[in-house]
Amino acid sequence: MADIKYIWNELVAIYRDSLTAPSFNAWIEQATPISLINNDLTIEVPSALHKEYWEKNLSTKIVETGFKLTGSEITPIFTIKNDIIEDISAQPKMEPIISDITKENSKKALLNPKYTFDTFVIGKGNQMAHAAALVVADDPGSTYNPLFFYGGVGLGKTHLMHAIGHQMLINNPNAKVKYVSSETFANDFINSIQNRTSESFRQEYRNVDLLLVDDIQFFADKEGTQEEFFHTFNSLYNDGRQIVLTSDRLPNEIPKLQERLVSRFAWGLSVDITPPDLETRIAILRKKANAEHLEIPDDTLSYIAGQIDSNIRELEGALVRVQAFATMKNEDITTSLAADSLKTLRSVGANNQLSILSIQEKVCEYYHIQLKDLKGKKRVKTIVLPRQIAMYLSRELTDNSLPKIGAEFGGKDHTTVIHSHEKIQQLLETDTSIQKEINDIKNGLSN
Ligand SMILES: Nc1ncnc2c1ncn2[C@@H]1O[C@H](COP(=O)(O)OP(=O)(O)OP(=O)(O)O)[C@@H](O)[C@H]1O
Repeated sequence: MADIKYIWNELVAIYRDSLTAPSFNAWIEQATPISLINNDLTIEVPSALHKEYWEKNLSTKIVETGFKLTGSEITPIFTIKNDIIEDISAQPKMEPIISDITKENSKKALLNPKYTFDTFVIGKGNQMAHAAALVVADDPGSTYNPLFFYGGVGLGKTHLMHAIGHQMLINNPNAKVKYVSSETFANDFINSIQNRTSESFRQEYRNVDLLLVDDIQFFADKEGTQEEFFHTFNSLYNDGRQIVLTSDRLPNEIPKLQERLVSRFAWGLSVDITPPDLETRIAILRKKANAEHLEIPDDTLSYIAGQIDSNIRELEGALVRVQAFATMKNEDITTSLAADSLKTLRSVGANNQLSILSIQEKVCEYYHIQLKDLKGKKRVKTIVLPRQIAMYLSRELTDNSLPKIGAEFGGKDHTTVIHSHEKIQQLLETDTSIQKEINDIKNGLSN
């Protein structure tokens, strides 16, 4: 009777030798053998994307190796698991060997050297995005084109995007990779018109193997830029070049994004990244602490991870604060020191009461509308909802009276504020996109 453990260990050894470190971490480390019954080997994987990848690319090895080891035909069966990943911290720390030319080209492509697959912690909220990123890095331009990451602030979209760039350069040091924010794309385009350098603009953007454009929600109001991006997209896509995009929301939720762009973005794969669970947050902090050679007890890491739950940038910021506090006091990092340093921070926050204006500005920025419209009388849906949300947040997050809030919204009656507050409260009970939007705005306000 063949032993499942034995077969799996042999397989793992083979995959470890034949796959790159990020691939091994993404596919093999995330899979668990469950049973071997009548030569059916059942393997649990985290998502449909993992299942598809295993079936397409990795299962032949199982059949081959299974036959070698047992003399019978083993059939792999993949099931998708729903529970949380166990022991994330056990992800192996295999450092890829990176050549000088790859490093040089990563720099040229404006990729952040810290944002690699190796430094990325895989957790429940990002494992599908991570797997898709890896597929695209290893096989650009074919499987998921474009690849579209969306999700809240500070959850690792940019990190993954850069990791794709680095990995592609590791696989092919001469690949042309270009990373830009949507603002840079827009500015480059406007400058090219002003300076009559449209041809070199096109050369620069259409001659790449991988184009990474970050935060495309900022294309919202820019008609001309969208037009140009449409042509850039078509040219790259038709040549089989890979495009990766990020945004804080799905393409069809970006206001004023041209329908033809929305439909093109849907040709590939859109994956969301959701806030990390506690285990993932602890694993991220541990990884960061190790990278900085910081001695921090496990219970202290758990404490910090318990304090900040929705934004990894803030989580990293908390660790930096704790570290700075320890240096200032010349003490070791302990849970009580961490609590002290984060408490100081919170009380500073409490004194800095949010103003109605800062809420209004954040809401305008988020929905790409003008402050005068938010405070005005227009009754179109694209303005009314943000106005109601801004009123709701002013009531929830500040101590201002209803008449004062009404006054700050162009002299509206306090009953309008009450009505808006109730309306949004009702929507929040059932409407998940409103829940997300309000969360994102709140996160933006606390940054
Ligand atoms: N899974 C992860 N493992 C390790 N670090 C992470 C992970 N996710 C995010 N980070 C870190 O958190 C910080 C914020 O991530 P990033 O800038 O990629 O977020 P984002 O989703 O692009 O945010 P924004 O919407 O503001 O552009 C970065 O320093 C990044 O390295």
